[in-house]
Amino acid sequence: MDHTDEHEHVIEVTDLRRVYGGGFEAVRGIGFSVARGEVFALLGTNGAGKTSTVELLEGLAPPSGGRVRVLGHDPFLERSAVRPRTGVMLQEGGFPSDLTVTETVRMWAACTSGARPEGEVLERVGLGGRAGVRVRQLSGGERRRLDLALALLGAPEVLFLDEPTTGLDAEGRRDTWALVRALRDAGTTVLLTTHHLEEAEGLADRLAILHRGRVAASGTPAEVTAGRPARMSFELPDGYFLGDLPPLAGLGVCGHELDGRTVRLRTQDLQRTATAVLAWAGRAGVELRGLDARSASLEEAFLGIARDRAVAA
Ligand SMILES: Nc1ncnc2c1ncn2[C@@H]1O[C@H](COP(=O)(O)OP(=O)(O)OP(=O)(O)O)[C@@H](O)[C@H]1O
Repeated sequence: MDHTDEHEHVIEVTDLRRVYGGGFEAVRGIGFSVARGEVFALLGTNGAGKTSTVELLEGLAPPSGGRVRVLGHDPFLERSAVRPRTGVMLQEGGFPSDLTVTETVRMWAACTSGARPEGEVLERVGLGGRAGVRVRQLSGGERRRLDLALALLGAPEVLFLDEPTTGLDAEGRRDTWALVRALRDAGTTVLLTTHHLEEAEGLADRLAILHRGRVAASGTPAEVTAGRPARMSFELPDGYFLGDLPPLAGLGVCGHELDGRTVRLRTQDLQRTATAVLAWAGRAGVELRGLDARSASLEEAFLGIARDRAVAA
């Protein structure tokens, strides 16, 4: 029986815990949900618990505590109900290296119900021209694409992608993003883990930042970055000192540092800060080399969380 409909959450995680053999608690009571057709990103520093969480969603292990539901089922105890409807791209594919790309896909297709034609899947991931090549001759990025092809083979409703663009060059990354967007637009629900903040910012409808096994922040990228400071940096012109700038405190600046000649400002009011600094440079008739101004980004939120927690620890 299908327990889900269009409006329900396809993935539901409540107070989830994972404790490893030696007693180490890698996931410490996290919760989030993913709606049908959403792209949801799990972000976090190394060792934050992303893979430990995704493995529980994939049904590879039972949780030590809490609850996971995928398409309304327990992915570990009701594996046969969930697995045919999900696609999984692990961090390490581990294919036999002497098979060709096509042979690998065929082998996988034999264990996949309702597999798409192999040529179609290979075209989708940009491996159409590499069908006869042996896996051991593929580049690292091409292997990631093959991993993705296998995950897509059964036309899954839910796709789990563990660091899908690691090892891909800039073009490969963009292609993968376009593919994920196309899958989302066609109604596929995607849960991905990533280290690339830009990837999460550009791709995810919603995200959670994990830190030491807990959810440190979650929501849309705009919600997670709200309230975080913007940044501005430039080189101090020759012969000028920090004290020559207009008074920073009155401009919304909440932090500043001088690194060599480079001034880095963190500000709650980028427009006011930038206007005042540029007006000052105009009056002084100086050029601000290396001028850069950017709004609050996920990177700022991410670094802020790591910083706040380090202070709190
Ligand atoms: N099988 C295991 N036994 C014991 N500890 C483990 C095991 N697997 C992972 N851990 C520990 O659990 C913590 C979380 O690991 P996990 O791989 O889930 O993090 P991650 O967020 O995916 O990190 P990364 O970005 O480095 O892949 C780490 O401290 C890791 O050392």
